[in-house]
Amino acid sequence: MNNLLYINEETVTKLLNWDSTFKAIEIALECTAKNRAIQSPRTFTKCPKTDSILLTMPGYLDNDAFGALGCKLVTATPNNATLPQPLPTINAHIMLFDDVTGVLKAVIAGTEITKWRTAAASAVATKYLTRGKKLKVLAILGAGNQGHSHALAFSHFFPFEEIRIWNRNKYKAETLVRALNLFANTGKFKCYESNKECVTGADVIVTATFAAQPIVERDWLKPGVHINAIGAGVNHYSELSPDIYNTSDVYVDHAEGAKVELAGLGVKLGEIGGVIAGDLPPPTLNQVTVFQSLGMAVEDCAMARLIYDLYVKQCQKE
Ligand SMILES: NC(=O)C1=CN([C@@H]2O[C@H](COP(=O)(O)OP(=O)(O)OC[C@H]3O[C@@H](n4cnc5c(N)ncnc54)[C@H](O)[C@@H]3O)[C@@H](O)[C@H]2O)C=CC1
Ligand SMILES: O=C([O-])C1=[NH+]CCC1
Repeated sequence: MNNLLYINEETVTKLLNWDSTFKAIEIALECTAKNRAIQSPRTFTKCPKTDSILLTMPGYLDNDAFGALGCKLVTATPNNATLPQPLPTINAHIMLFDDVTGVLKAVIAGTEITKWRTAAASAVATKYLTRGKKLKVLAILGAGNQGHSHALAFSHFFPFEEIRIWNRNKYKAETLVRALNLFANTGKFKCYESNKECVTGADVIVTATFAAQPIVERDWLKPGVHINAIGAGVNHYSELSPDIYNTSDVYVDHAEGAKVELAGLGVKLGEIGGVIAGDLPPPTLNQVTVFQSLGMAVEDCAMARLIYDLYVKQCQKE
């Protein structure tokens, strides 16, 4: 008998909520630092026909509420944004397995999950790395899918008075700002014309682009600013200028993955889960901090378990 479930993007989107996503990701990050997660560095397969890269991300998370055995398959295809009918540049599915029998239980659409879990990881890092700091201004560089999900997550979790958005194509930032202000019935989302002006004076910065050259410089930063650098595909640390890394406390989601993917960075890296678990001290108030997000498999395992459980519960009610 085959009980394999397929949970599509529409259903996933209806089931997602910020508070459960935050909890799932906080646990995934903490379990990673506590050796209750198994995830080898992921593989990258570059498709010679296009600019598409396929990432395979297998993992196992040991946790009662969010534990799961799974594997995300995700492609990054920056050219999709330029198609006559643009498609998302990040497309994903997650395979969820029974962790006793190894049988595949569900294939879960993972594009929305990737948007939400990545923004939640930045929110978790921001919560633990900005304790005691006043958070008034957020600057988001990049008005794509991640820029959007970060704007929603950060306005849900933090009391920012102003949320600035910059995009290299200004029209995209303007459109996003208009939609966000309408959605939240507010005027706190603001469009910025230059990346320098956008980050100047900000308390928290998010970079969510494919920029292969720095879009944030060290001397633009306020003392004590926290940066979530989440973008740039395979060039994971190209959005920030090198002297930002050299003069900041830098944290990652997954130290083993960072050994491979951030090999060229040459700075000491802490794991954010260590701060969550209380094994690493939080930064001092004037210290600039960077959360260099790679994205990790057990975040997707935790999210697959969350969505699977919610879906099964919903089906039992109907
Ligand atoms: N750390 C993580 O877990 C994850 C990271 N990502 C990364 O986040 C980044 C953004 O992803 P999405 O928002 O889904 O993509 P998207 O295509 O929806 O948005 C990307 C934005 O970056 C801008 N952009 C592209 N090239 C640029 C450049 N050279 N300079 C400045 N801006 C540029 C585009 O105008 C667009 O608004 C990508 O690098 C992606 O690989 C995506 C998912 C998870
Ligand atoms: O973790 C993830 O899903 C990704 N990281 C970079 C591109 C997609």
